[in-house]
Amino acid sequence: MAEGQIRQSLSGFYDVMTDSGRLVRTRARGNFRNRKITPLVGDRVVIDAPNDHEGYILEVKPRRNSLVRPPVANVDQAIVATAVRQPAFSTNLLDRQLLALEIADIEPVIYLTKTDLLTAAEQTEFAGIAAAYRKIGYQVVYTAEPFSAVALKEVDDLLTGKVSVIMGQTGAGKSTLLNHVAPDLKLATGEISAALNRGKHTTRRVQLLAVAGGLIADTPGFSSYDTFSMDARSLGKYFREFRRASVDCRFRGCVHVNEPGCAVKALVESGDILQSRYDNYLQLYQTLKNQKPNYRKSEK
Ligand SMILES: Nc1nc2c(ncn2[C@@H]2O[C@H](COP(=O)(O)OP(=O)(O)OP(=O)(O)O)[C@@H](O)[C@H]2O)c(=O)[nH]1
Ligand SMILES: [Zn+2]
Repeated sequence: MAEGQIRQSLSGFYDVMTDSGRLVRTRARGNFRNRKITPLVGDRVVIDAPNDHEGYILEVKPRRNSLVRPPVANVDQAIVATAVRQPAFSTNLLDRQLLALEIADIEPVIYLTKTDLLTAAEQTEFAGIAAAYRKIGYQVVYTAEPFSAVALKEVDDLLTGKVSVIMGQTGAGKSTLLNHVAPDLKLATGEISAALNRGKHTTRRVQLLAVAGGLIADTPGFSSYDTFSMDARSLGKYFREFRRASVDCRFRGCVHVNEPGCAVKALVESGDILQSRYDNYLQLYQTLKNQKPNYRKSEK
């Protein structure tokens, strides 16, 4: 018996890196499969491993969190690649990605890409946006020169010692960034999604790659198409600055829409909360309110 971490899943096989540094190809044992737990890349597991080619997973340790796209467990952070241009920057898309990560309980890191396409005036504008999101409580990586030594060192430091996933809409620059961090990967820029993310019926391989002293999933996460299903009244707790402010709302359970004495609205008016965050919140709130209850995908 040995303990380790699943590093790759492919066609029912799970490659486990044991704590003593052996890479063992395993399968989930029959009686284990009946328990309806599907092992995920990133899972801590106990395996029976007579040799490196035919091990069995005996137990999956409890997960800290997990994502559906990519199917990875125990993620420390998600790098949200967000283009400032091409495709155009959208706070709406960014806020929805942050929301998805807040729900999954995974720490987001906002990574602004293609900053070399900005004029000096636009750079000042985006520095302001970066500062505003930092104030909310998010780490934001914003460098004027995308792949300079300084920028790449910052990415390296970000990845060291952590399990990361990268997400962001198509064309945001995910593969380009990964290729700079780990030139050995040679991911096809502009093709990674087509090859790995979108094939519905192909066998999907998911891998955690050792990069910069950390691990990063080779399959990008969701982009803009995911929908959320939850009680609209819960939405505010996933907007960090709203959650902090709401202790000062006059009514408990204030949803920050029409209530008098709402501390969130007061902070929007004073400019302490971004108007765009509030607008995106209202739009999501209305969408959730109009949604038919979906009991299959309930809020966790
Ligand atoms: N000017 C500029 N172009 C960039 C930068 N990063 C990426 N690009 C370009 O943007 C295009 C898309 O980059 P990709 O890395 O393929 O984007 P992706 O997020 O992996 O896209 P998908 O695979 O479709 O999900 C490519 O033509 C890149 O060369 C950057 O920092 N500056
Ligand atoms: Zn309120």
